Amino acid sequence: MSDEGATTDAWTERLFGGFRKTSERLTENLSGIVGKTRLDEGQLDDIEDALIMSDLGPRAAARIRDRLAEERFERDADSEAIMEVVAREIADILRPVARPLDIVAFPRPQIILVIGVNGSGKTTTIAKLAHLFQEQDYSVMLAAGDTFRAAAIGQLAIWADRLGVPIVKGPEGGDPASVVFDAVKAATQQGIDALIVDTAGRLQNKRELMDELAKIRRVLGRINPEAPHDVVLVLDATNGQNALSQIEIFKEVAGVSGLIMTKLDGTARGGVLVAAAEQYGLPIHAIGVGEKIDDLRPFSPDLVARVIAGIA
Ligand SMILES: Nc1nc2c(ncn2[C@@H]2O[C@H](COP(=O)(O)OP(=O)(O)OP(=O)(O)O)[C@@H](O)[C@H]2O)c(=O)[nH]1
Repeated sequence: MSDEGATTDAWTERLFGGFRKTSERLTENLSGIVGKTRLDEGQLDDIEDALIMSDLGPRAAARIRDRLAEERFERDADSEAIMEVVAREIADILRPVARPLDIVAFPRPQIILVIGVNGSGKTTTIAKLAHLFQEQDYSVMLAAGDTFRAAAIGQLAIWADRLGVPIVKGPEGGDPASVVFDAVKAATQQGIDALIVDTAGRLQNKRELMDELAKIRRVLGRINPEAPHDVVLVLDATNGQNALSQIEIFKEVAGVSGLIMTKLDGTARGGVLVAAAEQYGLPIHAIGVGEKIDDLRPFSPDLVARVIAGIA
């Protein structure tokens, strides 16, 4: 999975469109800072503040500050020259975590639990992931493990229908672990490559959610000790710093093996992607920059860094 190939231009355009508000905010926050060949302490402080105000988080901001402090600019340090350095450091932060979700499980299926609060874009992200796998010629099955709400089951079923992939679901209020058990059995019988499991996202009742996810894990573990192969947390970038606290909570409740960040379009808070990368170091499998089915993809850290910094 990569963002290269025939769709690169369209995707790059969407990335730039999606991150526009973020890069504008960053540029705005950094405007007016013009230094000599070396930035002084006051200017470095201002830049650090600007980066924090742009949601990059204190750790990434400090790291970028350090890099800028070491930098000897050839000419005076205008915002463009500063942004080049910012982009380089952001790329260094994103590079170790930008990791596509590869289908490698043997025996199949690879079982991917998708977790996250309601409204984070979980259901559509599952559909987009399924689409991404289909593009790579993998067979996909969905499991409607969020049995708490009939609407969640219905919505997932509509996506399954549109994508032409099988779905296993149970009754509203049914036992999610039993849905997952049935799904694994069906996926194994049908030789499915990737089984994507939707789960409930009720953070209001942490205990219940924890028990529910633990039970799903237990059932899966009995069928295949390696399962679930992935526990992917879906985060809504528009939640800014709240998205980061969700990582803390879900790490504790469910164990998280990787992240997908959605709704990076139309928000000025895209810097939170960098904050998440620096603070947690969890793989970031893909990013979402729109509502269309192919608006979710793995990303090139260098390109996204330049997009965030607003450098064409
Ligand atoms: N702009 C934008 N909208 C998105 C993105 N991803 C999802 N959405 C939209 O966000 C809304 C919520 O998405 P859902 O997939 O229904 O979210 P959910 O977490 O499953 O929420 P529940 O179904 O309520 O549990 C939908 O209108 C999606 O189209 C994205 O990357 N960008």
